[in-house]
Amino acid sequence: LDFITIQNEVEQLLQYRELTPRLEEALGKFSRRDSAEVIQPVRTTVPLQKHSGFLGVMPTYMENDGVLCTKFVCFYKREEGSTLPATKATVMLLDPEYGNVKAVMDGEVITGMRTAAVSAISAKLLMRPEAEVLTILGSGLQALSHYNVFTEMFSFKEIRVWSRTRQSAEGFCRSVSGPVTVCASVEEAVRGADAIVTVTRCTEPVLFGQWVKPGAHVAAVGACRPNWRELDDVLMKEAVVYTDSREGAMAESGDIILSGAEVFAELGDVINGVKPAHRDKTTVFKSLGMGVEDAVSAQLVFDQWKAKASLP
Ligand SMILES: NC(=O)C1=CN([C@@H]2O[C@H](COP(=O)(O)OP(=O)(O)OC[C@H]3O[C@@H](n4cnc5c(N)ncnc54)[C@H](O)[C@@H]3O)[C@@H](O)[C@H]2O)C=CC1
Ligand SMILES: O=C([O-])C1=[NH+]CCC1
Repeated sequence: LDFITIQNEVEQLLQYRELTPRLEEALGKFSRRDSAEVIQPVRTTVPLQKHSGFLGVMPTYMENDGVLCTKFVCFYKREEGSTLPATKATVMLLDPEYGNVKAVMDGEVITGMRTAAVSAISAKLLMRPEAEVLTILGSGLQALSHYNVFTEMFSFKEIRVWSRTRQSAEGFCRSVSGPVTVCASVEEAVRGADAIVTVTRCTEPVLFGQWVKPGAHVAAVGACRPNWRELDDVLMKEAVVYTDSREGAMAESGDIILSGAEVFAELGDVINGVKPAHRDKTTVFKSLGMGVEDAVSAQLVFDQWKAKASLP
């Protein structure tokens, strides 16, 4: 087997049931900073000024697992009302011994699913167990993948969505399998919510601490540039802040850098039992996205593809 391209099949091959435990294990490995387990530098970002975007290159090597992977992801600050996607990604698996490419995969489903699954892991660790109300801010690709995994893993009594236009929020409701309440404002959507997922492309704060219920858990997924924001200073300073990678957060998260908030722990530290999960307090998980998440996802797709094709 030399080189394969897996495009539309990714959706059929990747299931949260198998993916989520692998991601949890990978987050723990990353936070141990053992180079035999994971080598993953902060992503290299090249500005695409003419197109208001960035190319992110995200290499990862997992020596013990024999996984070498890189993702190329372009992400854009789109014009108001643009229907073009915010991100476009390709994932490449390589053979660590010979350096040849083993597989090239479409990165859209991988990025959608692994990001949502990591947010769900943050909720599993940091959200109050009696949580009843989930709010999703944004109605794009990540909103959908977050809806899918959060409803698979938890039983919320109410799910709310807010988007910039009522039309896009209603479109989101039609695309999902269960009831969702469309809210006219962010404040209406988040008041009283136990879990809040922010998956917008905004570059200024959209979620304000004064509206957030004490003890709520926020998974903040957008705003992945050092001068972009989704959350305000009040929320960042009042909450206990967790992230995927400290180095990534200090290089890329406007919400952390510009608010001056302290990062309490990585999710992997909680998984490894070296830092506590403050479920009783308001918590923010600031997600930037990591190469190791793409690497384990791509390896899972590859293994499933080989099993389906009955290859050794
Ligand atoms: N942390 C991570 O690992 C990852 C983060 N992302 C980020 O997540 C965010 C969402 O990604 P997708 O769902 O793929 O994008 P998308 O383009 O499919 O959806 C974006 C949503 O944000 C809304 N939006 C756009 N501009 C806005 C504004 N100024 N204020 C409020 N809402 C606005 C849109 O109406 C849409 O509902 C993006 O910021 C993207 O860069 C994406 C992939 C991975
Ligand atoms: O990890 C990822 O793929 C991304 N993070 C921000 C935009 C894309």
